[in-house]
Amino acid sequence: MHIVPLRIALAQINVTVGDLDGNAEKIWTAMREAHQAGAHIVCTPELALTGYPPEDLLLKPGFVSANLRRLQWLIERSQELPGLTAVIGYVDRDEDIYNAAAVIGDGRLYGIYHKHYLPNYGVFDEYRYFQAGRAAPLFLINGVHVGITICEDIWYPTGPLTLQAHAGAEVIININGSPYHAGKRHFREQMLATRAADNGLIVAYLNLVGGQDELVFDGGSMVFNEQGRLIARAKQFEEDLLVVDLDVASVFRSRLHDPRRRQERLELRPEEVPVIVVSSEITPPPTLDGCPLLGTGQRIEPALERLAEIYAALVLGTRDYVRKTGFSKAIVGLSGGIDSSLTAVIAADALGPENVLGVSMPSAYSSEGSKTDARQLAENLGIQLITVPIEEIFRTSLRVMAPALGEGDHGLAAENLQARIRGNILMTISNKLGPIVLTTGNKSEMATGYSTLYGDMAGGFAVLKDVPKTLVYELSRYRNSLGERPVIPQAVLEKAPSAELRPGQKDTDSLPPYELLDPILQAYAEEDRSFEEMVAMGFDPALVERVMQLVDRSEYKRRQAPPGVKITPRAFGRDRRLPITNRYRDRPGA
Ligand SMILES: Nc1ncnc2c1ncn2[C@@H]1O[C@H](COP(=O)(O)OP(=O)(O)OC[C@H]2O[C@@H]([n+]3cccc(C(=O)O)c3)[C@H](O)[C@@H]2O)[C@@H](O)[C@H]1O
Ligand SMILES: Nc1ncnc2c1ncn2[C@@H]1O[C@H](COP(=O)(O)OP(=O)(O)OP(=O)(O)O)[C@@H](O)[C@H]1O
Ligand SMILES: NC(=O)CC[C@H](N)C(=O)O
Repeated sequence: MHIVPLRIALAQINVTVGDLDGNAEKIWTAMREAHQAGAHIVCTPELALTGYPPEDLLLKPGFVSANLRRLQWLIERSQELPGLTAVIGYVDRDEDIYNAAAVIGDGRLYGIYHKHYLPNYGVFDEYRYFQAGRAAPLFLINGVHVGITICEDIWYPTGPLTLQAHAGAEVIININGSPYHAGKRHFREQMLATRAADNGLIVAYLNLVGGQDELVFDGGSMVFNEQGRLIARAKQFEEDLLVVDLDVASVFRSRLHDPRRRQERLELRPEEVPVIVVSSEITPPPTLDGCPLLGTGQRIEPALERLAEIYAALVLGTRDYVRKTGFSKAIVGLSGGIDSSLTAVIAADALGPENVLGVSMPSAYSSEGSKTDARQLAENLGIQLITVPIEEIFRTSLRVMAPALGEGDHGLAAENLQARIRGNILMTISNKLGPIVLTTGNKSEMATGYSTLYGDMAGGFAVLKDVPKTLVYELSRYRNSLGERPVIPQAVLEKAPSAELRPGQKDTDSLPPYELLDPILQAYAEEDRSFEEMVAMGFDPALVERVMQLVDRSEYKRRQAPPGVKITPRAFGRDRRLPITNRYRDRPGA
């Protein structure tokens, strides 16, 4: 009879792909803190030891061996933490490799779980690397039957969790590397609550936190009781150690009241779910009095609302890309427009204003407002601003190239030359002073090709690459609402978007208004809707055709763009893989 709670610690840590020593140290620190908090079990995220996703590092046998050596180190050190069982995400190996979780403690490796369901869609490529697991063992820990699963496993209603539940699991630990996109938290919560209630067990869901190239892992680890009720939630977008006392007695009681699983249990083949005994003896957890973790222990952290969540994802994704690739500072071309303003604000929030350098590069076509607004923004943010006028370089470049370009108006070539001069200036400052260049193009521009190759596309990281222009405005207003006074000048929010590459130029000269454009882009580039469907949705057929053409034509440009933070279900990165050389056109009668 279980009357003693099981204390579990969910170590929501920010590890770095390939930093095997750093990750092992971080896991070890989490193990020590969990032990100090009196936890019976501490869990770490999916592939915590290697970082997630390790991609083609997994094709290097030396990398796999090095990860196994770090696991061995953790097993040996676990002797120093008696009574604590740790679940460690790592890469296992026999004649193949597996996305695995080791269950370790008291200097021993008790058992291993291999991920069953390998995601191979969207941004995931796990069939490229891993063999799927088959066994679904249960671990008896402190007298409680605990099943381990890894990320995708729990998204299937009939996955290994069902086997473990039928075999008597009272608690399921699901360790994750689940990337963020707006709206996903709600979907996860519904799915996890359903799994917990349908199987009559406690689900402890631990997610990774941190940025990795284009992905952001949002943390927000959660625990659901056997009724499907949320009983604990960790912070989003931050490291956290969530310590939760699980009322396992309540699982047993509810099974007597709701005996559906009895029938299904009869169909179970016991060899499918071996039970590995870690500790059958029940040791009550200590009271948390006097424990430094008391203030940060069991709790339901409030969930962030939509814009706060997206903004936090952009900040974390930018910070981790910049820092984990070895930079400490960033540089942004400030045009006085909304895109470069929001990019600079995100950079300042991510890295600290002292680490962001703004550069104003006025030309003959720059309005007075573009200069004063850039200055005002820099002042509001507390970032350094330098001015490098481009007029002279522009004129000299055209003069020097005259033999090649000929006489007259050079049109678009001259417009793009200005963007390229600016790109060159930023990259030269980056070479000399070391900051990474943040590009400012938004998703609407990326989709339509409204940006200059080797011009405003030149840089290391594209902060707004997955943020449609209409959302750029929403996020700017949201960020302005946070402080005592707005950081982005009102004039920036109100002026008509313009590339200022020729006199009086407006974005709407080349593109439909963003309020019309963005929903069509979502339907076409994110949802792959057909021409007919979009017309049936009420969009103007001529406009739909034009937008489709712009998107189709600019695939080559996107392929050369820097990476940026994914915040939608379908970003222009690993999520969307279209051929560049491609004659298919989805048009009426195609
Ligand atoms: N399939 C393909 N594969 C590889 N390369 C390909 C290609 N097709 C063209 N190209 C190359 O790409 C070049 C055309 O691309 P690119 O040089 O970028 O120039 P392009 O796309 O022609 O022009 C840039 C557009 O972006 C607008 N813009 C620029 C800067 C900032 C903003 C803003 O508001 O943020 C807007 C600008 O007003 C203009 O409409 C061609 O000359 C050719 O060299
Ligand atoms: N005068 C300028 N000074 C500094 N940087 C500039 C200037 N003009 C353009 N840039 C850089 O080139 C990027 C492309 O800007 P552009 O003005 O062409 O259109 P945009 O996409 O509407 O951006 P924004 O809203 O920031 O103006 C800018 O975001 C900025 O980083
Ligand atoms: N790492 C994984 O298995 C992730 C897949 C999962 N469906 C998610 O995005 O949450």
